[in-house]
Amino acid sequence: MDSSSTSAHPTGDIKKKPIVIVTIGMAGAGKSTFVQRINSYLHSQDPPQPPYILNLDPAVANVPFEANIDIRDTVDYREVMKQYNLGPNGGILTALNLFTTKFDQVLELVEKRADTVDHIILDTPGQIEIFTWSASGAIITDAIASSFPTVVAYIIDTPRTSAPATFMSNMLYACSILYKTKLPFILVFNKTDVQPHNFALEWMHDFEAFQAALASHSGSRDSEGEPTYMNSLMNSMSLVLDEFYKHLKAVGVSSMTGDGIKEFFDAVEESRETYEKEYLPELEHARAAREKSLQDVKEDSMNRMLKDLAVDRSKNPEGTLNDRWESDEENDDDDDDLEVNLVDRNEEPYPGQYIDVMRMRRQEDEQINWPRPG
Ligand SMILES: Nc1nc2c(ncn2[C@@H]2O[C@H](COP(=O)(O)OP(=O)(O)OP(=O)(O)O)[C@@H](O)[C@H]2O)c(=O)[nH]1
Repeated sequence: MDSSSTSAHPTGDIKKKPIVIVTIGMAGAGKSTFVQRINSYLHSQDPPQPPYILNLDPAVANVPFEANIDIRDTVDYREVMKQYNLGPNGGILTALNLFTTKFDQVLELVEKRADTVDHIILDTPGQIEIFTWSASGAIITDAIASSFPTVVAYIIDTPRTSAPATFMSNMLYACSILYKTKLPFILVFNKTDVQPHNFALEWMHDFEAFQAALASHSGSRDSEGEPTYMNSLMNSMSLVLDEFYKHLKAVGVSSMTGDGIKEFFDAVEESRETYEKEYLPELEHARAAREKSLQDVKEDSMNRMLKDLAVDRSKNPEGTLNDRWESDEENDDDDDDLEVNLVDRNEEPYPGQYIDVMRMRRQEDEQINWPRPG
């Protein structure tokens, strides 16, 4: 798959590939409202830039936007619950797994539209862990990110994240997703109409301000006035996060009022560059490493097989005299069109007969033409 960020347009122009925005966030953070807001923002551009939207939440009752591909058209998670005798979360996870088995077809549909759209948006299941900690979530993210520039938009419920401990847990969660996907990452502080996100930016940029907020928070000292182990843990964690913040962009938005959406799209465009400079080389490096390890396994198997053959031969030196292929000159006729086909045993005169080709030895009177190595 070609993952470079541009493609030749039928008109001969070079068109930027559409960028994929994967929205992830805790239940109730406002993912669906956010997707609807960015959808309406793109529609309101001049000229309009309608995005291509995929809804991957099988359990959502109503989506405020019309998805181009909706998991609910493919799998009915309630039916899955009944058939597999599962609870709601198991049902959602299994529905996502089933959908993932068809994701190559989804990708084909998306690729067909790549010339006509600039943005592809994925809305993920409400239960964050179903997407972020499942094999299917990883497969979907990897598949899409190896075809298109991709960015993760991590939606945060700002008013619910204003306590230092909750803020830190949320950031650690975001950190774990960044670690897993390695994709360009935008922290989207949502609901800024209820609470502005300045406190979060301050904590991210000023490590001491965050430690001060932690210290002033109740529960940070025990009865003797000493810092609790939790407080020490959080102080150490905040040092770890300091490094993590360097790899992130953060924007504040209100999906209700539309505030900050333009800044969000600026961050998306900047992420395209990060994808090309950091993610793509990493992806290509991983591909090359996979191919190399496959090649190593092949070579290793071949070496082991040759060693086995050498042992067999040393045990039976007389047999070795017969243990060679006929020379090319002798067998020119049947050599060129030699094909190794799978055999339907029912058509053989002696069905069930087993031939160990690794140990076979031709007998003088044998009429069988053994396949020769190609
Ligand atoms: N005030 C305010 N409320 C918001 C904003 N964005 C979302 N909400 C509200 O937050 C609640 C949750 O929003 P959803 O969009 O359903 O959140 P979600 O993350 O998709 O939730 P799940 O369906 O659980 O995944 C709703 O009541 C929204 O109206 C915002 O920017 N400001």
